[in-house]
Amino acid sequence: MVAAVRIRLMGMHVPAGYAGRRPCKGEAATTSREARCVGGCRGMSSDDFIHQRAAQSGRNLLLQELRETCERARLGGFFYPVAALLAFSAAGIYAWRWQAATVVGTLLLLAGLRCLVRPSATPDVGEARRKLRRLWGIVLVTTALWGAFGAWTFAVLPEPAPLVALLFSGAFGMALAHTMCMRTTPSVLAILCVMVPSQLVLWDGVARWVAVMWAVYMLYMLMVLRRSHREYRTRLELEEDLRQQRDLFERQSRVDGLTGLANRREFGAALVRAVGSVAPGRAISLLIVDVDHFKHINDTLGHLAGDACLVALAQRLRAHFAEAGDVPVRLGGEEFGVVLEAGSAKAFDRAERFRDELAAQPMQVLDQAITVTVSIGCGQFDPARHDDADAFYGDVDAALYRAKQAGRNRTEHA
Ligand SMILES: Nc1nc2c(ncn2[C@@H]2O[C@H](COP(=O)(O)OP(=O)(O)OP(=O)(O)O)[C@@H](O)[C@H]2O)c(=O)[nH]1
Repeated sequence: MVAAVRIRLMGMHVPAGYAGRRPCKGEAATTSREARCVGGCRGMSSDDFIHQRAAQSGRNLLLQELRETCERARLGGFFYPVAALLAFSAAGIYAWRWQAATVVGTLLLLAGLRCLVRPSATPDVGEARRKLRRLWGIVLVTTALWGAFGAWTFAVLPEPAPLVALLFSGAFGMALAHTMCMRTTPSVLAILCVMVPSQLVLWDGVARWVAVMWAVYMLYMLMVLRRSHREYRTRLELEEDLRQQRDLFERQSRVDGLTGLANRREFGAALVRAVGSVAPGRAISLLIVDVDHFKHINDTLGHLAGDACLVALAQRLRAHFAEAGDVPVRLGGEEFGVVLEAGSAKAFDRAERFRDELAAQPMQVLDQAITVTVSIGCGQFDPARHDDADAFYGDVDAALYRAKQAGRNRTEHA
């Protein structure tokens, strides 16, 4: 039987609902911890994000199941040696001291083994499955040993030890149905291990009606298990849905919905952080990039084309400003910003290359190729001139204004 149990357990899999969880109703996108930072926002489209989050969802559910299984199995394991000790005490512990030491010692060892199975700090799916299999294996060995012990008490120990063991079997079966309901197959097997051996002994002896009553009680346990399992899964999925909703709201508050770049709110925080990190040998620059005559694009090609143009421009920005420390954002409308870890000369050079390439390579917007130019304000944060991030921003914005005034499609120094 143990072999059969093991074979079944080795086939334990992440249920379909776990492996690739459906996104919640009306859910567009949510974010992982890593994607919450500006750097995470800069490179991920909403579609990528949805897929990443759906894959993560299955992992989250499995890890939560592992945590809860460890917690519940750990506590339950110690009741078995205590129950065996009580049964031996009822029979006269001194007379049965060697048997008691063997049974109680083995059950204690198994309870200790349960405590050793713990989720690591960053478990992966493979590790979580392995640990779940190990834990359920220990639970099944414990319940099989208890079942055998319960039957043995009828044959060997004097009353009331068999009665004590029998009552504990009922309590263990019900506890399994209620608390170890995370997986149905191993839990059903554990209940059978605890209950069936005593039933067979009772049936074989004179207490057939007690055996029948016991069988009915066991059926009731299995029904309880089914309900507990359903409730457990519902709760788990509900919690995951809530997590996804929370992540979605958090992402929406940080990411621009159209382009997937960080939004103005996130930009403000990133700029304050960057300005605060300026130190000797570490320069911070800012580019403000504004599309030239964007209204004309909207008016001639329509708003949809205007939107597509903004999305394409955001992609170009992402691709161009992809060095460590670069933070491209959409400030709003047709205005973008880039925070760079660079001095003004390098920032100016990179801005000019971006502007030149954009003007030279038409963008594909809704089946048409259009040439878009931008004006750019560029400046380096200088603590002597800029009191704070706002003053710095105002300075660079003024440079952008001068670029527009000077005829557009150019970069101006702050
Ligand atoms: N399609 C689209 N248009 C937008 C969006 N946000 C703002 N706009 C439009 O962008 C246009 C900006 O026009 P202006 O501020 O006059 O700027 P401009 O036409 O680019 O002119 P200059 O900046 O002076 O070169 C307005 O027509 C806005 O309606 C958006 O998300 N999508």
